[in-house]
Amino acid sequence: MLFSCSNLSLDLTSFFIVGEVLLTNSPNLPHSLRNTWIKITEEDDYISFLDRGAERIVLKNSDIATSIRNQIPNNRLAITVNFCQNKEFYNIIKDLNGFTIILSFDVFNLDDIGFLKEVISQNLMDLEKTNFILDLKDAKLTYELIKQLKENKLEIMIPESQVSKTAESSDDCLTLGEIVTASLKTDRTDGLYTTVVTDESGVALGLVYSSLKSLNESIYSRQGIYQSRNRGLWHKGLTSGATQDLLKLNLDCDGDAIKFTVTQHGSGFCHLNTRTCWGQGYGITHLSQVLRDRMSNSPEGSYTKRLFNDRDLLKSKIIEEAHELCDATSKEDVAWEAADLIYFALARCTAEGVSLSDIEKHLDLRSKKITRRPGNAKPQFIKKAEENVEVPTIPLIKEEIEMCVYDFNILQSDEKKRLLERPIMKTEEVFGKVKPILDDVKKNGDKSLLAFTEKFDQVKLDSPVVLPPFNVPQLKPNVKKAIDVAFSNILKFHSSQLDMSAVLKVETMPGIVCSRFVRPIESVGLYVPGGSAVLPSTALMLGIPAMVAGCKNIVIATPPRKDGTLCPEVVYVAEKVGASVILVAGGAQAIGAMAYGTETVPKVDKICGPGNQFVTAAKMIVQNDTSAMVSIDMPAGPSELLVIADDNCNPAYVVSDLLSQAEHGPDSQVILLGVNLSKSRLAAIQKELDKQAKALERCEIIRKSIAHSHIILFNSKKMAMDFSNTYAPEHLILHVDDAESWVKDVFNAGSVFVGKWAPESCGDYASGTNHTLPTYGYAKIYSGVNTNTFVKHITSQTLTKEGLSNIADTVMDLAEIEGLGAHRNAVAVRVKDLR
Ligand SMILES: NC(=O)c1ccc[n+]([C@@H]2O[C@H](COP(=O)([O-])OP(=O)(O)OC[C@H]3O[C@@H](n4cnc5c(N)ncnc54)[C@H](O)[C@@H]3O)[C@@H](O)[C@H]2O)c1
Ligand SMILES: N[C@H](CO)Cc1c[nH]c[nH+]1
Ligand SMILES: [Zn+2]
Repeated sequence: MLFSCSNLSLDLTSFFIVGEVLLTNSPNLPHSLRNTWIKITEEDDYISFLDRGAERIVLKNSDIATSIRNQIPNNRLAITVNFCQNKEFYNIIKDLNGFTIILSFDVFNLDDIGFLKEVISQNLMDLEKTNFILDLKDAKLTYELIKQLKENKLEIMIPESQVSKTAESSDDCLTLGEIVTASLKTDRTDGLYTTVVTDESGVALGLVYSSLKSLNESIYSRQGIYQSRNRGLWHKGLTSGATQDLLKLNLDCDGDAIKFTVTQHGSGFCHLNTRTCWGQGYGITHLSQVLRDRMSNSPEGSYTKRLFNDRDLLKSKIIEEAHELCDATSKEDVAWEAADLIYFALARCTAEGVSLSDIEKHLDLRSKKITRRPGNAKPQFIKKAEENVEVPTIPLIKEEIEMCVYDFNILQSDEKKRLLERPIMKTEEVFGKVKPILDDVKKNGDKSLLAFTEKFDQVKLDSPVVLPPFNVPQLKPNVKKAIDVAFSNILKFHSSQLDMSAVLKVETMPGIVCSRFVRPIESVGLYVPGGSAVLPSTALMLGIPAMVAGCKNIVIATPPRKDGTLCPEVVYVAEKVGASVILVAGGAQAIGAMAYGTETVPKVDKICGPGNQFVTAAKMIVQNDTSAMVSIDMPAGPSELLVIADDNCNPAYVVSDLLSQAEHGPDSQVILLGVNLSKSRLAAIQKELDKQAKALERCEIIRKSIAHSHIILFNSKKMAMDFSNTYAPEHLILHVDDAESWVKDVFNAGSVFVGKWAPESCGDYASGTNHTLPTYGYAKIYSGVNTNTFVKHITSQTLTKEGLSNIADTVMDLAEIEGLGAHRNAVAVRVKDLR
C-alpha cells in the first residue's frame, strides 16, 4: 500500500507549492489514515487508489510505463518508483508525464539532493504536470535536510518513525513544529512567525504570532495556541471559552507567514467579543455561526428553532425556495432567492451537525473525482419540454397552508425586528425600470404611451383616451345597485369630511383677523389598478372625494382589459363622478402621462391611488421631478392587514379576514396577533386557514403571501397594541371582546375595523370609509385618501389700523433680529401715519 499507519506523511512541498496541509479525521479516509497528516491535493487520488485495492507499482522498464498509460488514461494514479542512480531510468518517467510520481528512497542523504536536482532539471522539469514526492522511508531526517529539500523545491513524505508523537523533540525524531519551521523564514527581530487565523471558509478572524513552541503546542493539541508578544504562550480562549480547534495549517507562497484554519468557538476571536478583529463577520460563514448559536441558545418559539424541530416545515421551505430560485428571472431576484435557499439549506445542515467545512470538503473532493455521475436529474424532476408540462413533483400543491407562529415573549430582539419587516420592494431595481419609461413618455407622449401599453398589457390601441360622454355599458341590476349603494355611503362619509363653504376665522389680536378657506386642486389623476384584478371600487374611493372636493378635471387612469376594452363598472363610476378623461393605460406609463401630459392626456396637479410596485415607484419619482410639478397622495402599495384576536375569537371569521387581503397579490402581508390565545384556538385557526384557502380561486397567490405572513402570540393587550402601532398596518381589525375600548390605544393604522362584525371587506367596498390607504408602515406619517386629499387650504388675514398698531413693534423687532430691514420698513412706513 502506498500509505500505511506507519507512514505519518507531512508533505513539505505543499507548504511552499500547494500551500496546504490537512490535519484530517475525515470518515471518508481509510481507518489507517485517520488522524494523520496527508497532502490534500493528492488525497482523492490516493484514496481512490487505495479504495480500488491497488498495490504499489514498481517501474522496471519503458514497456511497463506504456502499458500503464494505456490502461489508465486519466493520469490520476500515483506511481511509486524506487530511487535509482541511473539517469537512463528517468527517461521512463518522462513517458509518464502527468502522473503523480513518488520517488522511494531506502537511504537518503544530503548528497542525493544534488543528484536529484540534476536529474530533475535535465530530464524531468519539462514534464509540466508531473508531481514528484520523495518517500524517504527510513532515511534519516534532519532539520537541515528538510531546509535543503525545501530550498530545492523537493516534496517529501516523512516516515512516521521520524516524527515525534509529542511536542518534545529527541535525537531520533523531529517534532511537527520543527518540520514546519524548517520550511519557514521570518524577518522579525523577535524571531516570531506572522500567523493569520481564518475560519473554515477562509474568513480572516485575526492576526497573531507563532513560535516553534507555540506551533508544537498547537499542532499536537490541535488547538489555537499562539505566541503573544507580551504575554508569552497564549492558549486562545482558555479563560473566556472562545477556544479554537485547529483544522489546517498552511504556509504562504514565500514561506514567511502561516495560516491557521480553525473552528472558532464561543463569542469569537476578538477580545471585544466580536467574531473577527474586523467586526462581526459577514456572509455565509456568519450565517452558519448564527445558526449554530441558535441551535444551542434559541428559546422555544423562535423561527429558526422551529425549523430545526420541524423537519416537514424545513423540507417544504427548501423545496419552495428551490422552486422560487428556478423561477426567478432578474439578477436581483435570483440572488434573493438563492439567499433564501442557502439559509434553509444551512439550517438543515446545522440541524444535523454538518458544518460549512464539511460541505466544503465534499465540494473539494468532488472537483477531484475520477469518475463522475452523468449529472442527469432523477426522473421525477425532469420536465418534459416537448410536452410542455409542469414538473410533476411539486409537493407544494398538496402541502398545508399555514402561517408561522412566534411567541413574542421569548423572541430575541433581531427576530422581533424581522417580524416588523414587509416583503421587500426591490426599490433600486424597480426604480431603474420605471425611470426610462417615464422619460420616454415625457419625451414621446402618446406614441410612447401606446407602445408601452402594447408591451406590458399586450393591447394595441388607436388612442390612449376615452372622452365623455362615456358610452356606459348595460350593467346587471344587482351590480348597478351595489355600486349605487356603495357610492351613496362613500359620498355621505366623504361629504361630511369637509365643509367647503365654511371659512375658519380667528381674531388673534384686536383688529387682526386670520382666516383659512378651502379650494379644490384643479386637476387630479386617479389611478385605478387593473393588473391582477380590476378594481372599480378604487374608482369610487378616488372619484367620490375628488368630486366632493370640486376638482375641475378628473382623469381616471386604468389599464385596458385583454380585449382592449375598459372595465364597464369603471366607466359607470367615471360617469357618476364626472370624470373628464379616462386614460386607457396602466403602470408607470399612465403615471408619466398624467404627470407630464401628452397630446391627448391633460397634465394633472396631483396623482392619487394605489398600484403595484411600478405604479408606486413611478408616483414617487414624478413627485420629486420639479419639471413635473405634481404631488401624490402617498405610497399605497401591496395590501396589508393586521388582526388582533383574543381567545374568544371566531377562527372562521379571523381566517376569512386574513385571506381577504392575502389574496390581493403575492406581496400582500397579513398578520395575526393572538392575545392569550389557547393552543386549541390556535390549532383551529391554522386548520381553518388551510381549509378556506384551498377552497379559494386565488389559492396560489395566497400560498405565496401566507409564506411571508405570521401569527405572533402575546400574553398582554398592551404588548400586542405596541407591536401593532410599531408595524403601522394599512388595515387593523380588533377582533376582541370590548373592542371599542381598544380604539383609544391605536396610534398608527390606515383604517380600523372594530369588533368581530366588521370584516375588512366592508371598508374595501361599501361602508363609507376610503380603501386607498398607506402601506409599508407609512401609516405612521400619512392619512389614507379622504376629501382633504383633493383640496388646498389657503390662509388670509385682515388688519385694521388698530390691528397694525397693536402688532407693529413686535414685527419690527423681529425683523431687526433677522437683519431684514425691508421687512421692518413695510411696517415702519405705515406706523408713522398711524401714531
Ligand atoms: N394600498 C391600497 O390602498 C391598495 C388598494 C387597492 C389595491 N392595492 C394594491 O394595488 C396593487 C395592484 O397591482 P396590479 O398589478 O394588480 O395592478 P396595477 O394596475 O397596479 O399594475 C398593472 C400594470 O403594471 C404594468 N406592468 C406590469 N408588469 C410590468 C413590468 N414588468 N414592467 C413595467 N410595468 C409593468 C402594466 O402596465 C400593467 O398595466 C396590488 O398590489 C394591490 O394589493 C392597494
Ligand atoms: N384592500 C384593498 C386596499 O388595500 C382595496 C380593495 C379593492 N378591492 C378589494 N380590496
Ligand atoms: Zn381588499
